Amino acid sequence: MPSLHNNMGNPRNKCALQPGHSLMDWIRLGNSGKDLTGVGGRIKPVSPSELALHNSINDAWLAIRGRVYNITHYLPYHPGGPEELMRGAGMDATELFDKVHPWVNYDSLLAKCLVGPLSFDRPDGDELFNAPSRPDRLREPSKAQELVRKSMENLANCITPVRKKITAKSEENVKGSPPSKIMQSLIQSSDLPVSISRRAASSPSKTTDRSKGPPPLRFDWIQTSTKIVVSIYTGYLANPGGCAKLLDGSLSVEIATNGWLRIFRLAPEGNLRDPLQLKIYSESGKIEVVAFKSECKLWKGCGETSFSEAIPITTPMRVQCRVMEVGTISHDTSLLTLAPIIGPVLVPLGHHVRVHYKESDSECIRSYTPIGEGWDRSPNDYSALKLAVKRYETGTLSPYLTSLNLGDVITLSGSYGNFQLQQLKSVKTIYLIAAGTGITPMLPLLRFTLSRSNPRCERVHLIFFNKTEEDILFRNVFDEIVRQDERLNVLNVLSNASASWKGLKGRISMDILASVIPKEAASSPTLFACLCGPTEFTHTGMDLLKKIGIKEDFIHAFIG
Ligand code: HEM
Repeated sequence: MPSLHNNMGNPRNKCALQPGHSLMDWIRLGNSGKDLTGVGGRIKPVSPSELALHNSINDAWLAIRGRVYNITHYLPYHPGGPEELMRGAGMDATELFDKVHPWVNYDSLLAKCLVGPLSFDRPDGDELFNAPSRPDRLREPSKAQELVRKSMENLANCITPVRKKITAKSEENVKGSPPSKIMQSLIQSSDLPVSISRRAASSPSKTTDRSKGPPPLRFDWIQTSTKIVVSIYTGYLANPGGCAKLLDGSLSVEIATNGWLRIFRLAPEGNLRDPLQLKIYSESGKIEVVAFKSECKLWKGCGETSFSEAIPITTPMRVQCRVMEVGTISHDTSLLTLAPIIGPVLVPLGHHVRVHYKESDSECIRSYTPIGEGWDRSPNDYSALKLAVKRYETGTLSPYLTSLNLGDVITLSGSYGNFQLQQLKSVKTIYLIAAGTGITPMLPLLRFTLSRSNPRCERVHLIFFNKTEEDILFRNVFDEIVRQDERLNVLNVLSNASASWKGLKGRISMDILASVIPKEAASSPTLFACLCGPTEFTHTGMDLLKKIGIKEDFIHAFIG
């Protein structure tokens, strides 16, 4: 059969699917218990050479963003036709996939077809995976299975895999267009809750001075019968901040990028209810707002939408937050989980907030960097701000913060900081150098760097200075990441180590830094270093890094 692509001269031609091969049929097949992985469902790393072997119509695998999927069973269900899908067989098809339809929710669609991670630098990945010296890897399937479970949950919720690229620009408020044919047939044939994909285009209405204003924002939305998800695209590494709230029944999303504020408003077709969820995809700059419907029902459209003019931000916002949890991270450090009362708040990566505390007539203010997700045991809640607070017995604020009770309310302002995510645009090796609670801005950065796909980060070095072993915050989480991802290298250095400590001892010094930063690589534009800790530590670190040969533009010092 000739390729649709070549035949029509159009890379985006949809193909008529055979009866019994609708999206809903595919979901049913996925839920039928049939093994769609072809390898018994056991997650295993796949080397590029192994991937290349699976390139025939009866045995086809492809990789997207580092995950290998068996697409054999999906071929007849692919709306673009099997031949088109086969163009990606046996290879890393990320680029091809993104060229045609980057909005397609492939990870949900192919959740049951996941073979395992693509192991670039481990041709013998399979051996390593089974190596007796790394027994933890054998337990990993539970993690991978969790991933599969989550993706399938998305499918079960029927979050639509279909999202359209937004190209049109309009000064007008825009309403969604009718559901696509695939979606219409899905709605008619289905007895399950169904979602409709709609797209809308936008640009900021009338920016006062376009030459000075920020680039336009785009958005789209999808729905299930219980919720709508609005995605706002701020741009690659734009590192936005902001908040989402429900105001008189309308959804309002404030988006701060590079000193400009814009407000997205949605007067929804039906009623929405709190709590909202807000999530950021830092690399793409996508902000995702999840809003639950008051009534379980599909809407014809999302409602009326608009973007405000871009206005320069002059004052950081102040928000009241309710204490959700006060947990313990170490013998002297607590983790304060806060929920902003207005609705979820987004702090840009590498930025901090200030906690305000009024005692009699004076106000005490301290800076804290939210640590982001995945550092404590509580489930991911993208709407909470988590602050690591070290208790100083004679301090003013920390004894107060660490003795707060559930439901108490405190005031935060923010965000503050001059860290630009764009600085990391071409970075492949990063040095995160921290002392004590100076680790906090490094945590979200570490997760971000390891999860990046473009360019893929090659190495993250964490050099962590503390007094004693007990002071090393999040040590078990670092150990866990190191077990899963060999790109992370952690070097703990103690200034007051016990006799049993086998690691490095001392304070920040040329010897220690030079042992991990090769002088000949120091001036590479793909290398970057971040520093955070007490002022003296940061200044010393800065001087040493420059002496090693790292240029100032490639060093960022976090100073609260
Ligand atoms: C990497 C090789 C791939 C190529 C060359 C390819 C090509 C195409 C083409 C030409 C279309 C029709 C364009 C349109 O009108 O929308 C299409 C649609 C579609 N493809 Fe693929 N595809 C690939 C991989 C995948 C994968 C891995 C999935 C997900 C499991 C997928 C899911 C879809 C879906 C859901 C549509 C309908 C999209 C829409 O209506 O917006 N494709 N594909």
